[in-house]
Amino acid sequence: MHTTMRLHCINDNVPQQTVALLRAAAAARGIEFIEYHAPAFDYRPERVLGAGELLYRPAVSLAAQRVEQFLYAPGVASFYAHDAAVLQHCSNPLLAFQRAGLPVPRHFHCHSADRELLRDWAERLGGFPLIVKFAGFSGGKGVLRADSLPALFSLVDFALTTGKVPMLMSYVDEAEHWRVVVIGQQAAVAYRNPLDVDDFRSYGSVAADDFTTAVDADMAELAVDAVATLGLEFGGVDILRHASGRLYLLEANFPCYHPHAEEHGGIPVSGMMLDYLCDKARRLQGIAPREAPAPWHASRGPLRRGDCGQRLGDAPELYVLDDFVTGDELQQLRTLLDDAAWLRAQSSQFKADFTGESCELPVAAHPLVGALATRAQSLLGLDNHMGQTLRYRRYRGGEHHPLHSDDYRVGGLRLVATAILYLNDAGPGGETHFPQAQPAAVSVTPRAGRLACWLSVTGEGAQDAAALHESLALQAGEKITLTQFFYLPG
Ligand SMILES: O=C(O)CCC(=O)C(=O)O
Ligand SMILES: [Fe+2]
Repeated sequence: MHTTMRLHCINDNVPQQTVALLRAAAAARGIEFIEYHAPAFDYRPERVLGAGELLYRPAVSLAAQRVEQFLYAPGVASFYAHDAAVLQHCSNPLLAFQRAGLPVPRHFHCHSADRELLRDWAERLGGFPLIVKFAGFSGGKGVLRADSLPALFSLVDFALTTGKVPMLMSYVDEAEHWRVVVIGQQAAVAYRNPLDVDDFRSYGSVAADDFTTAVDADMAELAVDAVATLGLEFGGVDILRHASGRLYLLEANFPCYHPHAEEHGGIPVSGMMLDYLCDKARRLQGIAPREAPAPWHASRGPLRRGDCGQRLGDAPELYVLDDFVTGDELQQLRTLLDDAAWLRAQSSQFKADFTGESCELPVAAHPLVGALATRAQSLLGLDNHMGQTLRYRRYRGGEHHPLHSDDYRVGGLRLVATAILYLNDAGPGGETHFPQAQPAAVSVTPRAGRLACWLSVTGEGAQDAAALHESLALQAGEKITLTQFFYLPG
């Protein structure tokens, strides 16, 4: 009984990236993607889902919650830990955490501007500064800081007059701010959020080094417990680690903006979420767990058959194919990639150093980019479990890429193959050079429309030393490339 799995995704003004990443992860797994626009939902009774369907609501609106509650039925695989949880909404998560014995900062819901009460609470919360927090905002927008009684009095007066009830909270100084993304009973990724200059609030890190899948055990346990306390199996948990090592739980957000770790940390969170839901659907239906996927090297695709263009040498498995794109396509791609403003608008990860300027270009950025990605996947006969972007790179005179292997592991996936498309005739210099190729070193000259592809991992799963490569220094002009890195489970 292996029918196609379907992911039902409830949208209502969700950032486009969230849906794009879920859609791409579903496509990579052969899961059908069904999107609902919550405000226009028709509530026909026959829409209620059957057992084995996958359900996720990335939207936060009330309309979206209602649709989710309507669609849900026992046997549906969602991030709710049990059937009742989908109908429950906890209005005071901090209290729930506290009652569950989890460490939270001292706090108090402030319904009164009574001066004596506020003085008393300021003292109980450890004195100033204090955090004054308003629910319903994100990105630190609802979090204020009061440094004195006059500040607190005036702020609380204003808030209550405008119909907002703040929560007062102790201020944890000298703390690292962390976001931990929990999937199921695992902390899938954590990232440290630096403090903004001259601010007490942190912002989502964009430095790849700040992201880790090896989450500290105490923080992982706290994050998983927080999510479970709310009856959930997915969430973005905010935790402070005080200089003393002590942890404070601030929030567990569901849904949470998961593309952040995917875009900036390269962690395939969408795929991990879908794998979790698929496993859960099987469990709920009593179907045997997913078999471990066949190892990528058992693939019978063209790359494994030696059928991807002209083979260069014996090792690594390296091929070159000219005219991978038509002249028209080349022209279109050049127009897109020469438009610096367009490029910057597509990707938040713009880098510039001695390896040229580069960014992760979403395949959703333009139909032609998506078509190229799919075309390379069929040429190589490989799926890509992290195929949501192509890496754009532009070298200028003097720039190069030092010797390295592309073999790289992240979140249960391994980068096994690379396909690089050259978009112009570059040189002198700029060749992709494989100094340890057998029987002799190989250089691929960048030519407009040429694709070079290779495996970085041997059939036995070892890193292939012959696949070490570099981009030789470009002596003049530019070298423009779009590269797909193929990630497969393993
Ligand atoms: O630009 C090239 O020729 C090689 C680039 C490369 O190796 C990489 O981006 O991993
Ligand atoms: Fe590389």
